Amino acid sequence: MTRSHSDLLWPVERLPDALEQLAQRQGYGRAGGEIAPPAAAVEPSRVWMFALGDRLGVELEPITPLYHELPDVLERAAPCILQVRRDGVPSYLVLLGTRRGKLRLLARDATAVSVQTKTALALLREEQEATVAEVDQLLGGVEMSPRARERARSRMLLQRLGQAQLRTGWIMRPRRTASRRTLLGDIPSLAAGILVSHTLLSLVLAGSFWLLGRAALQAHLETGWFLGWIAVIACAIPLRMLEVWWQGVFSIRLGTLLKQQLLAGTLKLTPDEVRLDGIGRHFGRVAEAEVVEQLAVGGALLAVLSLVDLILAGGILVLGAGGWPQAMVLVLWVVVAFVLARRHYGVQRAWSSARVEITHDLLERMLGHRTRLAQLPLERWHDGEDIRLSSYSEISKVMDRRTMQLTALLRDGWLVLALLTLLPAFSSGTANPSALAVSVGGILLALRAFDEVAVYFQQVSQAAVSFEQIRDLLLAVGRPELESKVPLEMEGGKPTDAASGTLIEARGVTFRHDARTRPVLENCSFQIAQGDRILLEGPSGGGKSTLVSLLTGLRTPQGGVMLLHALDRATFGSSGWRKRITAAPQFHENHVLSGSFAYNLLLGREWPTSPELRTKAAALCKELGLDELIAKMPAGLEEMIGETGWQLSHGEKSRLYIARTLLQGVELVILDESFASLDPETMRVAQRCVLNHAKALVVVSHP
Ligand SMILES: Nc1ncnc2c1ncn2[C@@H]1O[C@H](COP(=O)(O)OP(=O)(O)OP(=O)(O)O)[C@@H](O)[C@H]1O
Repeated sequence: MTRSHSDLLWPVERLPDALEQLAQRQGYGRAGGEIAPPAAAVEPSRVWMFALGDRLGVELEPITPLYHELPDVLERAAPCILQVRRDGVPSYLVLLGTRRGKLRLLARDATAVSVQTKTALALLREEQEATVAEVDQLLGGVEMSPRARERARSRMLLQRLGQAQLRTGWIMRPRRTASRRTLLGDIPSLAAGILVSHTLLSLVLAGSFWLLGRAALQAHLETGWFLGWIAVIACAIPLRMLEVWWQGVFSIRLGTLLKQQLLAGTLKLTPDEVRLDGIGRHFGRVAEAEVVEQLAVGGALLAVLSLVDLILAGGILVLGAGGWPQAMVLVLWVVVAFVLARRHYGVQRAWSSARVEITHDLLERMLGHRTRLAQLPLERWHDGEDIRLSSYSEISKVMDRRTMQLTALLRDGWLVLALLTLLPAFSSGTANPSALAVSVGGILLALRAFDEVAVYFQQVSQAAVSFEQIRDLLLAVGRPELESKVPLEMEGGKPTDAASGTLIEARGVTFRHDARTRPVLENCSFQIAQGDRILLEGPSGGGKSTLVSLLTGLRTPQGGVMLLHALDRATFGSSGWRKRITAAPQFHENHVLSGSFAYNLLLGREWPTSPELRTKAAALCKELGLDELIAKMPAGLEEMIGETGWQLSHGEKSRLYIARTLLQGVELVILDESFASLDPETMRVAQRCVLNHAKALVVVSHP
């Protein structure tokens, strides 16, 4: 059925409806209820789109494809919406996926429609292509076939517009807290496919052993038999290719999922949790994630496949000359394999936690290296290293022993046992050659499986141990996140009548750190009005930074209430609160990330950023007196800074942190001792800039 373009293009006013239907079709989100459309038929703001994603229970990620990337985007980005501009009015194509070389779009009457890729390409590129009308004029004057004209046109357009940016679209993903079924997607069916193809492959191979063995034992090698044997082997080739392909896809999908969940879990940890863990131990745990990914993804599946082989081998042995007794020996040997694997797992646990501790120790030493050089006598630089290394080496030796038992004993032990149990049937001369051939096939299949099992069991045990290290991170994903209850149309603006002028109201706020017996803040009440400029002074350890973390929502008061525009944090949601209040942490808690200067400035805003924001960032840097530094850098705002790049001075970093905070465009800016490292003149300049730009300001400083 052909559909007109207007059937396929969703107008802005129906965007909530389109995204809700898309989410439900994918099984991602929930019904959003009555969601008001954007106020006008213009492209909705990013804040509004993110908030809409929150309401629907999905993640929305903006994409701005280049002209030449569009075919790839259409192929891979679904589910997504892509923007078409006609006469300056935006509307959207809703992409469900691809099927048999065609795109599946959600039409405005909520039906799925198949459309040629070139139709969608033409719609999405229409606006850009209209800017180079001379291409069509040029080709109009040349005689050529319609096909050649089309080819020439697309080549010329690609050359002219290849790097042009198209309009912003949005990719939809399930939330990290979605049900396991949704997150796993097609992973279980891939695993089932691999199991089926592997079982078939093993049966084909067992069949080929049987054919060959029988012919050999009967000394009866006819051409027919031989051709039959080749045909059976040939069947194995496509099955093996299919299995390997599916295994690759399975590993990529599962590995990606694991990484996404880990990142989501890590981001849900509170700063205190990460601090208590220690940076080195935390890093060690994250490094274990890599082990889980590599080993569990490969090893677990292959171990299951080897067990399938062992079950098949058992069945074959029952039919062979050794019969049930030989199958029982196989069962016994499988039990031995599990016992050895369990023992290996025990020692692996001890070895892995020793490894995490040693990583922790190493990182602590690296971080404190300069202090140690300056403060510790030379002979004490390596205190304790030998003891730690020798206990690590002891446990490594035990593990090597257990690994040897697992690899050598299992395989060769099985071969000896299996041949011994076959001996009576063989020596009595009563067994027929077919039965003997079947037994040999079963024994060889089990031999191959034991060979592999020894390796895969080690991998699985290592992965299980590593998994214990990251379990907390994965469990953290499920922690409930406060979701915004502010009406969607008010997202990005002030949610209540701001006539009262009160921005923050704290009443009886109390907070005690976990490790402390007395609260650091007790019954604390204050107000911050819009436009206020407040200096917060107090003695060291008095609780200023703790108060800042409560204001920014990093910590939650244990008593009293903290309101923003007369609403609490539960109403704004965690991210809604953070979007309205930002702090520059103390210097030692802040960080320059390895990336460009511009990236560091606009951290927290959308990236890649808009030209307007970039201009704003450059102007702010000028006001803060950073323009001289940027002029010195060969790549200007694009200069790479951070650990491996241009090293900023203390004062330059401080001003970068101030600019980064101001560029968030929030309602309340908090600067925690941000001026401490500036000389008097630079400090005056920076203060003037901050006073000019912050809508409301709290500066924390020592008296
Ligand atoms: N995670 C924590 N666990 C236990 N105690 C903590 C924790 N964080 C801070 N404290 C303690 O709480 C008190 C207040 O700390 P805070 O950092 O808020 O003080 P401050 O006023 O900002 O100090 P300074 O001016 O020295 O930066 C201090 O005594 C500090 O040791």
